[in-house]
Amino acid sequence: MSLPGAPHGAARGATPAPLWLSYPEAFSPEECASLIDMMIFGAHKSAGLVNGKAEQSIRQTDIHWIPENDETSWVYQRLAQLVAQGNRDAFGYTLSGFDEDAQIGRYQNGGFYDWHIDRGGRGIGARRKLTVSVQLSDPTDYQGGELQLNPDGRVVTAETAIGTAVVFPAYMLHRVAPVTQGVRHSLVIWTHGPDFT
Ligand SMILES: O=C(O)CCC(=O)C(=O)O
Ligand SMILES: [Fe+2]
Repeated sequence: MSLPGAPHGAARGATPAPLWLSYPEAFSPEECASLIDMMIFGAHKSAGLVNGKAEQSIRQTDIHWIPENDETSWVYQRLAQLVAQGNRDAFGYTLSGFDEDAQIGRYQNGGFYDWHIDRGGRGIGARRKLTVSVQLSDPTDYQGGELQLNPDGRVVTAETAIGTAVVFPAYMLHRVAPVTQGVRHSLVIWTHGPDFT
């Protein structure tokens, strides 16, 4: 995959390295549609949190885990390229790989994910270092549903264009605003590794 151009949408100028990154057209609209199909044809369940406990007051999403197999290996390859690029462009973390499957989330009928971080206190959640979120839906398909980050006390809204991949540290506060109309899908994966030192 060729990643078009320099990352943009990230913090510019004032900081030496961007705190988060945005890669437009990381997935084509056709690829996004086929990912959404995987969710429609696969079983999905209502999503819980890092520790697996369902917390409907924090999150209302349907999720579908994507097991790695012959049909899905292209998804993992693309995500691995994105993580490698992001890590080169901004983070320089020591990463060991994907220890959890990718997931597709569906937000509709007020669905949301309130402010949270993806890094957990223990277990596999404590090994999450980078989050990648890909916008799978066309922004005209829904209202609300913005992915917002709070990298430094100021809230920024991620690009909503279909296929955009946003890469940020798993300790960074972020949320998905309530979807007030239509349906928003996203593809999320975490990259794991040893503790930040
Ligand atoms: O849907 C998104 O863009 C992000 C979802 C999220 O924050 C998560 O799954 O942890
Ligand atoms: Fe998250």
